[in-house]
Amino acid sequence: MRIEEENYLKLVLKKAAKKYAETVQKLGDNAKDMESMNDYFWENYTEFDEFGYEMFDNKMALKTRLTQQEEYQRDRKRYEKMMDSPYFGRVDFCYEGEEEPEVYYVGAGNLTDDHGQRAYVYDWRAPVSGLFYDYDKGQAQFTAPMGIMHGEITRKRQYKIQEGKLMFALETEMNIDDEILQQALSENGDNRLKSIVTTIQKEQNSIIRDLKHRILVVQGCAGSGKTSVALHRIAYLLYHNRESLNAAQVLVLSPNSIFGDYISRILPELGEENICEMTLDDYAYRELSCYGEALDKYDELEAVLHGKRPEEADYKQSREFVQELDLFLMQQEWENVDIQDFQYKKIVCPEEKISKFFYETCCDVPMLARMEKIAEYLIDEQETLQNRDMEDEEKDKLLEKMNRMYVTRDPLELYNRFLVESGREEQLIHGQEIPYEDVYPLLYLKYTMDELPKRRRVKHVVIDEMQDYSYIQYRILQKMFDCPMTILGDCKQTMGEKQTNVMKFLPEIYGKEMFYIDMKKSYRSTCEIMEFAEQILNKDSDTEYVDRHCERPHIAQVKSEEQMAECMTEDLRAGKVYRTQGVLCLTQEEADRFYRMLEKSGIEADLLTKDSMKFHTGISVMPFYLAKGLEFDAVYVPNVQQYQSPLEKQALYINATRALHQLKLYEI
Ligand SMILES: Nc1ncnc2c1ncn2[C@@H]1O[C@H](COP(=O)(O)OP(=O)(O)OP(=O)(O)O)[C@@H](O)[C@H]1O
Repeated sequence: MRIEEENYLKLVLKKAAKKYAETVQKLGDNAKDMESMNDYFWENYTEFDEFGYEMFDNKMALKTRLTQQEEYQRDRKRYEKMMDSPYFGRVDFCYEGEEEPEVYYVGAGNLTDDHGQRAYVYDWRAPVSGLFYDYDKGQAQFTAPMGIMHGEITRKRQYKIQEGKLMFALETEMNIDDEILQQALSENGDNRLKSIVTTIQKEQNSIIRDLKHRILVVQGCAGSGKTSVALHRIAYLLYHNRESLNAAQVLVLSPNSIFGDYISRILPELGEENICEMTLDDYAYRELSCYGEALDKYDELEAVLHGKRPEEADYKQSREFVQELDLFLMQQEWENVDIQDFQYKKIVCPEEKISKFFYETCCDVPMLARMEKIAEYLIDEQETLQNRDMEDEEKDKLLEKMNRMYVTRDPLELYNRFLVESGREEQLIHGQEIPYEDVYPLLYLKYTMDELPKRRRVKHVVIDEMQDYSYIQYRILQKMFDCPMTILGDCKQTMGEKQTNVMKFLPEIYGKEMFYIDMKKSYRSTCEIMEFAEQILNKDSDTEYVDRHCERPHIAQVKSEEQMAECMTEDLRAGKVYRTQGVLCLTQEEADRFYRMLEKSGIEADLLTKDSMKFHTGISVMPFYLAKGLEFDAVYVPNVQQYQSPLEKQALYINATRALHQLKLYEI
């Protein structure tokens, strides 16, 4: 087997090197062509035709070349990687009715001969590559463009190829579990999440390749690979829908900027461009910036952790509160308008006609957009009558007069009216900080009252940490995006007093379009760490672990915080072998304190706050809520005695499950 495999590797490496050289050549030629096109443009542009046709043609030609150049650059990177490690798996598949099996090598990208007749390596996202992830030896099938292909897998192999050398080739009976997975998981982590193409598991593969469901909701225990799966799914969708989907059209809603940085490597590693990433809070602040600054969820969380819980914070995000708001908005259809006979120059429209338009013809249009619709109708009528277009300035004046029939068009004023009418005393004031609990109700009111342009540019949305979004936020997201979504999270990692089960309200919002999957196997941490973490929540758990072990998490007893910092200093020094170590605290204040103490004892660390943008290797100190989604080779948690309330226990669970190989805790 070894010689056969070595020979095939040699052949593939030769082909990859040839492709690489050709691509470098093409890149150079194309660059030269672009240069001469540029020269031609500057030498001749004064003589181009007056209508701009030649100018346009020139620009288009240059744009095409630029796109081609980007493509060549991507290809070059791909072939370069292939010269290092061209594939990682092989399946021999005997099609039904055939005698000899076809051999398929699976790698991070395609490698074909010049005419595309022979494929030396198949991209992991190709239909046939599904066989590698989904089946053991024996009967199998895959969906090809011409239909379902039945047959039998007669052989399956896994490889490790590094710097063009075959490190090992393994004949596997079983699915990709066991040795290679174990080895991948026991490696030290990094400051960026990495690609898992070589060891994608069957249940993960079914999520990555799901094309049937518009709204895919994945509940998965800590470390089950949700974020990894979501990003591989995007790579898969980009590969299969090249014509209709590009990376700029995919949006990831992430919990914070550090997380955005943490996930930024996977897609480029898979040969795709990076996607847009932002937090919903950032979006909301931008939308409400005309009213002033707003507090964010971390401000609110810190207040809760310091025992200063805003009384109605949770209620104002709930279904019941949305119902209150909806009822108020319905009443405003009468109370917020004063419909009268209308006249603008020669255009007249009696009150009854406007009322009929407002309450019958346009009843499906959001309230604040209705007068505009009526104005459009009147303008249309006038233009037909006079057989000429109305000036834009005139149109604006007419609309402005029409809009005067609203009592107010300002969402903040209406929201304040709602607060008063519903017996609440507080009011929001223009220019003053908006409390976090009012940010989304105000945005909901704004989006319900006025027409909201759907973000058609966004064609797929990924929502990570789904449990941290409230009912009202999902209702807003539904109004904002009309595209497929992948929604992932873990109810045990809720940043609130109660665990959020989004399944209590998502079916109501998305109906039959939604499909729910539960991932129960955890890959990140060792069995000892996961068992310890599960005990924190005192709940029956059906989580399965990969059979990987480490020392039992140890709780060191100390007399004071100073002694705790001393102990931690020693542990951090002993943990130098690790690439990432995290000191994970309950609050920012505690993180600041420990950072200072560690600094004093000569430990070099990064202190992360909610405004941090980057996550580095080495030692990081941060509150638990910023560590969400991240992972560290070793985790140290000070003051475990303070984790008592349900929220604090969930915080400790989050901290504990960030650890890959070692978890240490300290208690006074
Ligand atoms: N099939 C796999 N092969 C190798 N590693 C995997 C696999 N699945 C997950 N992992 C690893 O497990 C770790 C956890 O993955 P990921 O962060 O995607 O999980 P998660 O479910 O989003 O975690 P959490 O909810 O706890 O933040 C990562 O290091 C990832 O590389």
